[in-house]
Amino acid sequence: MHSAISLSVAAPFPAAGARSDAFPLAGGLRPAGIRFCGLRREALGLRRLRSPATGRIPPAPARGLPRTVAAAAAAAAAGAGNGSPASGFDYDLVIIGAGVGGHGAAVHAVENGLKTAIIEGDVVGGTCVNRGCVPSKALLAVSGRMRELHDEHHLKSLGLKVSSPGYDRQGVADHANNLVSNIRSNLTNSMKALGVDILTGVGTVVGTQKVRYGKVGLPDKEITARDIIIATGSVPFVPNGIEIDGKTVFTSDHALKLEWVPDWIAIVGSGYIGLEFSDVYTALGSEVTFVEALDQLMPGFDPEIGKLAQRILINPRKIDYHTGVFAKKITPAKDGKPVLIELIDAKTKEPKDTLEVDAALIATGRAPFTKGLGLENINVVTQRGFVPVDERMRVMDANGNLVPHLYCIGDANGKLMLAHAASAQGISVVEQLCGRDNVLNHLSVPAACFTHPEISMVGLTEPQAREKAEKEGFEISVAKTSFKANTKALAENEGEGFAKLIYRPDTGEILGVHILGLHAADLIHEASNAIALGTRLQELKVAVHAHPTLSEVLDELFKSTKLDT
Ligand SMILES: Cc1cc2nc3c(=O)[nH]c(=O)nc-3n(C[C@H](O)[C@H](O)[C@H](O)COP(=O)(O)OP(=O)(O)OC[C@H]3O[C@@H](n4cnc5c(N)ncnc54)[C@H](O)[C@@H]3O)c2cc1C
Ligand SMILES: NC(=O)c1ccc[n+]([C@@H]2O[C@H](COP(=O)([O-])OP(=O)(O)OC[C@H]3O[C@@H](n4cnc5c(N)ncnc54)[C@H](O)[C@@H]3O)[C@@H](O)[C@H]2O)c1
Repeated sequence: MHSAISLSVAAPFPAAGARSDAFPLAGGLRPAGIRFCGLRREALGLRRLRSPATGRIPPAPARGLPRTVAAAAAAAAAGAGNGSPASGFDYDLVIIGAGVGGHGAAVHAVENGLKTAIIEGDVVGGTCVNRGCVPSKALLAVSGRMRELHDEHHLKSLGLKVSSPGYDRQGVADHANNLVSNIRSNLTNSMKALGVDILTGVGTVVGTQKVRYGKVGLPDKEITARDIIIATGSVPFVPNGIEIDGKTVFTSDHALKLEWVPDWIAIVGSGYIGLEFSDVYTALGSEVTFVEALDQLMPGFDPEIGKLAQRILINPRKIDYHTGVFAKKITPAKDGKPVLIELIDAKTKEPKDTLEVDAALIATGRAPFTKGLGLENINVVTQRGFVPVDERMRVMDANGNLVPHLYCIGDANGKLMLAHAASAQGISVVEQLCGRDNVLNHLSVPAACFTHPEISMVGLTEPQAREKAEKEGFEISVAKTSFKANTKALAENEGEGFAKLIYRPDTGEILGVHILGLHAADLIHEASNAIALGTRLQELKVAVHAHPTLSEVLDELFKSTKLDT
């Protein structure tokens, strides 16, 4: 019987919430260095075991939720709760900022028996849920379908006929809004159910292991914690000279509400945000003009991928561009006049051109949000606003010394401005707090741009790998394949795609993988896990992939590598 098996497996784990029974010292005199972590991992529904506390089998993770939310829901169902704090403190862990980084850390901390509070000054979910990944992917889901429905050649080749597809702007905006509300309440409820104390107000570090928080007009409260994590994220960076009115000149914060679809929009900056919005706007009928300071569009990507992206994502669409120029001054539309953009040469600073457009989206990067955190109270000086940390996310003071018990994760430390990186850094910190040393290998963290088709990458670009090889004295090789060689891609009539693998032929180590093509964002994980786990190509070459699947794109790459041994 299933239940008998579940029970016999689950039985050895202590009951949820029974930490002090299992460890008599908990909440009392705890020997220095011992943390009551990792007691309830399996009992918390990470594996679907019967909960020893409730006798119930936790539900399968909810569909469509980030892992941490799903794990939290399962953990809550298993009867987990917030533990008791370390002796002498209000909490084991206080996290400032309830974005995805803070949430990931909070859930992992409670899973590991740490009494945890999270302080949020605005709404739970931070940038990713409210103004980033979530609403942008909802808009991109619409743009993908619009593209397909408008691609007569593609439809005809599949034998399909569709007449006059269109969209309802408010309906599209509602889809994004509803998704945000849904994910935000899932995120909030999961933390509440798990017993994380959600404290409302702006958090300030007032001293070692001490945080003050409060709402405007109300007296502040002070709490102590054995450890503190700063997870205060970032806000859009707007260069001087650009006037934001939120209507005709705006950042992604406004654009995601899709209050209107301009006929002609300039997008300043061709990074992730610029590129994803160009996909949305052109699918909804806008013409786009990119303004990019560097000499080529999409300067952050591997150059070969950048070139192909230009051929697939830019040239065939209603997009033109100015590269090597700064938007020096942007004036919003007013009194019947259009938005004015004054361009200067990025190198000589000479005036170049003036654009007149209906709207301008400013996508020139993000600035850390570290104001008001009270870092001066602990002698920490930010670097261009970012909180300086070491490889374990431990905060460093102005003299380069570690600040005891203080960590910073996510966008606020500027290591890698991605949602899953913020969350992974939070988990890494909690692992350390539990006495398990952990250094996140940032080269194993994948990234994806959710255009149609998608772009994904992990590890080094080819120029970065060549530079490293030269410095360290080893050879690199590059394997390449086209989606045209993949049966599933051809069945979907989506053969336009490319993947490359940069590796060391002497050791079989993967240095980087870059993919542009259908479902590239999902495909990258086989490579990122291989980098994280140190799996070599010798093993990957003989791994089996189902046929016909897109995963065979990577299989093809692995098999075509030429190794010395
Ligand atoms: C348009 C857009 C699309 C994106 N798409 C993706 C994507 O597809 N995939 C991806 O991986 N990343 C994406 N990102 C990036 C991702 O959103 C961020 O990397 C991620 O949100 C960073 O998480 P964080 O927890 O560090 O900070 P945030 O999510 O910014 O959260 C910080 C939280 O701290 C709160 N806070 C700040 N100061 C205080 C204080 N003193 N006291 C209390 N609370 C405070 C804030 O209110 C906020 O809720 C996107 C970003 C944007 C803008
Ligand atoms: N799919 C995703 O994972 C995703 C999606 C959106 C955003 N993000 C994250 O959000 C962060 C911010 O994204 P972003 O696209 O704003 O930044 P970005 O750093 O990716 O790109 C900014 C671009 O703007 C250009 N630029 C800067 N100042 C300029 C100026 N004055 N005139 C013209 N060009 C200028 C830069 O050269 C660069 O190409 C990124 O770090 C990214 O990690 C991730």
